[in-house]
Amino acid sequence: MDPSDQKIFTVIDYVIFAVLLAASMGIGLYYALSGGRQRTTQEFLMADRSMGCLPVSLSLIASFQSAVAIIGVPAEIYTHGTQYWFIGCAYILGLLIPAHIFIPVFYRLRVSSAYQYLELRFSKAVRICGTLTFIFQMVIYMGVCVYTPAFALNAVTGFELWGTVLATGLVCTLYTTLGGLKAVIWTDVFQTVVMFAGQLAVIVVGVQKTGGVADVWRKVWEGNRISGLDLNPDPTERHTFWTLGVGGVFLMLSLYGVNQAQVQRYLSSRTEKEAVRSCYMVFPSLQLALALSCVMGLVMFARYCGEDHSDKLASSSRDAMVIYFVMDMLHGLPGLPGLFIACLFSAALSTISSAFNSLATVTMEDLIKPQYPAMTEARATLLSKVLAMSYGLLCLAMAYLTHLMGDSVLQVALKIFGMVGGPILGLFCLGMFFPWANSIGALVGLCVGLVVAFWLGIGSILTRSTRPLPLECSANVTIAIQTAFNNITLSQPSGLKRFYSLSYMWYSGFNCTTVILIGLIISFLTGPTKEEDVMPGTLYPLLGKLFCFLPEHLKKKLCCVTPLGQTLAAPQRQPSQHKEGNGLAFPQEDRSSLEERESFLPETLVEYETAV
Ligand SMILES: CC(C)(CO)[C@@H](O)C(=O)NCCC(=O)O
Ligand code: NA
Repeated sequence: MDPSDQKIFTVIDYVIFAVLLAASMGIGLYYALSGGRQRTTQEFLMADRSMGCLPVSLSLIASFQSAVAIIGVPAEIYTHGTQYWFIGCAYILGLLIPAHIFIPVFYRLRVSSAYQYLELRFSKAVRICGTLTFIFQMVIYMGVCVYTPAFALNAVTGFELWGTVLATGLVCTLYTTLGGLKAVIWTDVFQTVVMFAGQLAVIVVGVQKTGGVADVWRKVWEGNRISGLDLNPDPTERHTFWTLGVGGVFLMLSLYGVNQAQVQRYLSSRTEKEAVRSCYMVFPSLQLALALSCVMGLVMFARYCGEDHSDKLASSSRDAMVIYFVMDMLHGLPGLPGLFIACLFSAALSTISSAFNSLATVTMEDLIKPQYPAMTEARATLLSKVLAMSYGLLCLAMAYLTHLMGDSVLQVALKIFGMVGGPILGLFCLGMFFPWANSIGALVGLCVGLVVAFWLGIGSILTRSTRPLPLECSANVTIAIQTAFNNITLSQPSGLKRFYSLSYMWYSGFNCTTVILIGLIISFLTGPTKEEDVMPGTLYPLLGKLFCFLPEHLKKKLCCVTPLGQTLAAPQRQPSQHKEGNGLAFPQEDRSSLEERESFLPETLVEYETAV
């Protein structure tokens, strides 16, 4: 049977897929009707700060593990070999640093949005710019997430592509809007399990049909798909140990350290310790997710040994070929195609719901509440729901954009993380690690960082070797732009071309560094902030720890940051003393709940210290 045959999807498969959607809706309804019934923003957006570490950790991996990774990683391994697997090395520092630097700072400040930190450390303007950048990042990323599984389902069942996009968006919007963060986290748990099950099914059946583990291994070995450690230091090399293992750390930091979707989960934990533990628990699950998708790529290679099957598909992309492979393996096994489609949609839904909820949170906490401090709780909650809904509709529009890009979905997603997430990471690092940074420096740094990021990103798209785009109309436009662009760049020194060919895995690190450097230069030009003027608890003595070998007086001069513990525990250092210093009036302006205000009292801070 030809796998593109529509009959591959039997009644059982439809039932399995429907159960996934129904269960997700059910969880949403359950949290809409139980507990506090989502009547406060504390519950809707923060899950009452009552979550345990197991659901939080599963929800943390679900946030950025979407159908993009499930389809994109096997396609990458199939085409280029196992080099990408070395990104697993980046998970070590990429999770240890958030657990021990970012989580303590955010948790002890009791913020409800990561961007609130930016106001505490810098100013309101920096907070708003950070928030807008984040919204931009998540909205375009959501486009890729919604598009990918719909594209897969279309390839397998011939389901109307845009109908599926619409249905996904609606189901997700509904349970997110009904059940709030509790529903989002518990559906994530359920969906993560379905995701692993679907991948495992494909691998087990695939290995069996290709002739067993030994045969698969022989074929991938002979086909040169097992890559050794590539230590080539060239930063333009797409995937090497350095781009993946070191550049990947910055990517992980921008996702697991400062991205609101994750920060919100850390903050919804019962205690700081639980938050740190859940971050640790992400490590094995993320390695498992990576291993499953890499092995799937290898089995796929063993099956086809590099043959091109694009003639049997509507699309020539490797991403489409992964779907072809899965259906080739699973047809004739009723239930399994349905399980795999459920796996793709689980991965996508869990990501989109996190994005909706985090977008609703930042819009509410960072853009609306500060403007309308007198808004009633009922109003605010209703508005949060309307916001979650509107972002849902916006992401449908973004799906169309991905449709036009025609790049590999994995590369598109990782580029978005690097181009927009990198500068945001830089902004937070500038604030936490460099006491001298001031608000003007942060603003200019962020803007320059974004401009350079887009210059680099767009430059790389326009100068890469021409690839056919899926739509003729857009291809014409692109070719026209490209010719114009080549005319310009040809007369430029080859240095610029080299700049454009920087590996996309370095985007996060490079853009983060730009923001820090520009931010520091501008801060020193406009008058660096003194440490005493910075709100206590917003700094982390990174430089002091890095230069711990220096004598005490030199260290003080160079790093001028009191260690985190001392800053937080010192009773004489109250935030109120520092208000004029950086124009902050956090507790009043933010209309935060009483307990949040109390957390700024020194006794509470001492308590936190001793608890850890
Ligand atoms: C975020 C990483 C890099 C962590 O391994 C991985 O999950 C990934 O490649 N994600 C791609 C984006 C996505 O799956 O939506
Ligand atoms: Na996901």
